[in-house]
Amino acid sequence: MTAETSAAFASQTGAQAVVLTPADHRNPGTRLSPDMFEGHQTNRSAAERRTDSLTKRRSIKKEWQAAWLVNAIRCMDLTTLAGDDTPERVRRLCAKARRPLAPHILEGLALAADQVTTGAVCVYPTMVAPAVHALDGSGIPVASVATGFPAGLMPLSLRLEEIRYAVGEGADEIDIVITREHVLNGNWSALYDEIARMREVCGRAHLKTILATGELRTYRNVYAASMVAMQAGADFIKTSTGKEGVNATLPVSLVMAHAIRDYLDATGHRVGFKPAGGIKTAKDAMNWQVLMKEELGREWLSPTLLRLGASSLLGDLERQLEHYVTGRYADTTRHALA
Ligand SMILES: O=C[C@H](O)COP(=O)(O)O
Repeated sequence: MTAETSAAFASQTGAQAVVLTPADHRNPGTRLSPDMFEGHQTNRSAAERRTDSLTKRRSIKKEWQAAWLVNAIRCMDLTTLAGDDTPERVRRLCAKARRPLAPHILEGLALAADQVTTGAVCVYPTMVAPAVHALDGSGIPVASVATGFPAGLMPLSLRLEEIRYAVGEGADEIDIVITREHVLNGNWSALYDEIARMREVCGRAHLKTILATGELRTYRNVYAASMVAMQAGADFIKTSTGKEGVNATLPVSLVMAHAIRDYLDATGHRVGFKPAGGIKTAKDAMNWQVLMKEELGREWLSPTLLRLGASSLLGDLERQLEHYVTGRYADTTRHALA
C-alpha cells in the first residue's frame, strides 16, 4: 500500500471519524412554510448538464478511489425488499453488513474488520426482528420500510400502525413513503401533516421520507416535496422505493441536494440524503459521493448524512477493491471502474 494511498485512507476513511454532525442528530423541523419553495425555479437541462459533466470527470485519482469505495460501503443501506425474503436471507445479509470485505482485501487496505461495516440494513417490517437479532452488538442500525411501501395507498391510521409495529420490533430507522397525490395536487398542508404524524409515531427512530421522485412529474415538485418533508421533521430525504419506473437519478439528486442546502441556510438544520433504486456499480457510488461532496460538503460523506440504498451494489464494490489490492478481478467478467 503506497504512502499516498494510506494518506488517502487517513483523510477519506479511517480519519473519517471526524464526523462534524453527531450520529444522533435529529431534524426538529419547522412549521409549514410555503414561501421556502413556492415559486422556486428549477432548471432541468442545467441540472442534467451539471451532473453529466460530473460523470465524465476523472477527478479522483486511482490511489484515492479505494478510499471512496470503502466509504461507499460505510454509507450503504444494505437492502433486501423482496416478496420472497426470509429470516435466513436476512441473517445472511446481516452477516455481510458486519463483514462486507474479505480478510485479504482488508489486509491489503490496511484496515481492521471493525472499521468497515455498512451504514444500516434495510428490510420489510416482519424482517426487522431477525435483523435486530443478527446485528446484535454490531452497532449497525436496522431500517424498516413502512406506511404501505411502496405505493403508500392505504388509510393513514394503518400506515401509522405499521410504523408502530416496526419500531416495536426494534427498528432504529423508518423509511416511509409519501402520498404522491398530495404533491401532484399541490396539497402541501396534507403532505406536511401526514409526514409530521409519521415523525411523531417514529419516536426515537430516525425518519427517512421516500419521495418517489420518478412519480412526481416535475423538478419543481421534487424540490417542493423535499422542502415540505424537511419542514415536517424528516431526518433524511430519499429519492425512491426502487420499485418505480424511474428511481434514483443524478439530476434529481442535485435538486434534492439544493433543497437540503437551502433548508440548512434557512434553519441551521442538517438533513441527510439517500439515493435509492438502481444504484448498482462502483462508478454509481463514486458519482453520488462526488455530487454530495461538491454540493453539500464533506459532512455528507458520512453515514450520518448519506446513505446509498442498494440491494446489489456491494458486489461491484468488493470486485473493484479486490482488483485494487490484488491487481486482478476475482471473477472472469471485467467490470473496469471506467
Ligand atoms: O432502498 C431501497 C431500494 O429498494 C434499493 O433499490 P435496488 O434494489 O434497485 O438497489
